[in-house]
Amino acid sequence: MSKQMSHLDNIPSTPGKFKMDKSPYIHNRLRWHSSLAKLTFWSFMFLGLILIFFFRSPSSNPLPQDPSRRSLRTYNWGGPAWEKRVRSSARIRSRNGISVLVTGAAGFVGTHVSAALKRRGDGVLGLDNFNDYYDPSLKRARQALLERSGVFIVEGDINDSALLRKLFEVVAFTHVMHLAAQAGVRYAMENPGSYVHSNIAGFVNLLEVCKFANPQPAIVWASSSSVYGLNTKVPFSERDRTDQPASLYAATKKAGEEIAHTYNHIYGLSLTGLRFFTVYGPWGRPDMAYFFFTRDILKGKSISIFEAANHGTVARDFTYIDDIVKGCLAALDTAEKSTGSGGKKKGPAQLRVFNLGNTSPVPVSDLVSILERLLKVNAKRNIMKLPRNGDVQFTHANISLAQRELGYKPSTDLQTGLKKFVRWYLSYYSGGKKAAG
Ligand SMILES: O=C(O)[C@H]1O[C@H](OP(=O)(O)OP(=O)(O)OC[C@H]2O[C@@H](n3ccc(=O)[nH]c3=O)[C@H](O)[C@@H]2O)[C@H](O)[C@@H](O)[C@H]1O
Repeated sequence: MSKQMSHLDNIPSTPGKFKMDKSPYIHNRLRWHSSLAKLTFWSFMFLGLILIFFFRSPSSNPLPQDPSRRSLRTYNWGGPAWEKRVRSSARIRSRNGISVLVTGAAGFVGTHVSAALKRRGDGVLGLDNFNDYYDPSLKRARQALLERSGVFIVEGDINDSALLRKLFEVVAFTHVMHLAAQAGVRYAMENPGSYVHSNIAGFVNLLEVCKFANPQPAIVWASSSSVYGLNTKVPFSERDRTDQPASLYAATKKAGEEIAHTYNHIYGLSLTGLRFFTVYGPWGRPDMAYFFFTRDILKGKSISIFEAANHGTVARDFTYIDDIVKGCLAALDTAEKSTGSGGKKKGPAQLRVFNLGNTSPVPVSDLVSILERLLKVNAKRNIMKLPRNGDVQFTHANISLAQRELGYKPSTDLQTGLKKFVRWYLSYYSGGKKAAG
């Protein structure tokens, strides 16, 4: 080995400069050749091992926290008892009722929409992957709530075609309320892959299954106010440009709108996108500012309040959950049937986009003042420059289209809505039984 090493040490790094004739080892050429062959062989072996390790190792994934991994977890579904629960949950119990598959049913909006549909006698089946983007125990609590009103949530991922096909085999859903998504504008910098996985790949997968369903369902789905991105003209109207998103989240929602256009155009799927404006309320999302401000104010922790350049106000058109639910139900009720069958379009189908906002933007600092009054605790305010991580300075919805076509008329101001949220928050997390995550 030491001899071979001395040979190797003498191999020039640039083979072209290697003058064989002058080599003092010329008489050892044969031995040298065999060493070189061995070296080449082992080098290839070594390289191969590194490549195998690289492609199989989880840490080699450029998106280390990709929740698609979470959804690769196997879910138990199928079997006669499971099918019976699916059928029973989706059974229509009122005249002219509809049967709706609600994706993201254990989510904030999903839970409220599912409960409202069930209350009026529609058939509702939930689907959710219960991922851990935020505290899954809150999702489980929402699931328990729905369970009590007769809504079964199937555990599974919208990327699972076999599961989706099975659901459509068991139930002829008239509608899909598609709310499963990776939400949050700032988290997109941390985990971009999860947005592509849920908001693009998952949406396409769902549409692929819907296009083959017989009958094809009408689909209503959650887009976002964030598609207006860096627009400065207010209020935001559906006719405005949506080509300058400020976050990957916004870009995936915008992509969703284009994908919806394609599936409507090629396959005759009836598609309605709803641009939600910062939805808040009881059972809300702990990753949203009003929610974690409440938690941190109560804990005496300081909160960061963003402001734009030159002390510019950052404001949101905060929209209360009950108003959003009314908008969702109206969108389902006015959705026309899809026109295709067997994956083929038979005629033009409905394609719509609506703003669902509140039409009165409130500065974030005012939101904090309202919370202080309701919680009877002063916030420790830390004013910060609006970070360049996806946030836009303000949102403001023009809702005249939704008003005209859906009869949408939001009626809850931020003060009233936050009062309801705080009441829920205090009772849900009462006595420190549960820690707000
Ligand atoms: O309408 C939407 O489509 C989106 O609405 C929501 O996004 P946003 O409007 O950004 O809500 P949210 O994070 O609660 O921040 C609220 C305000 O607090 C400010 N904000 C935030 C954090 C902080 O630490 N400080 C702060 O001032 C912040 O600058 C902002 O002005 C949903 O999360 C998103 O999933 C999507 O549905």
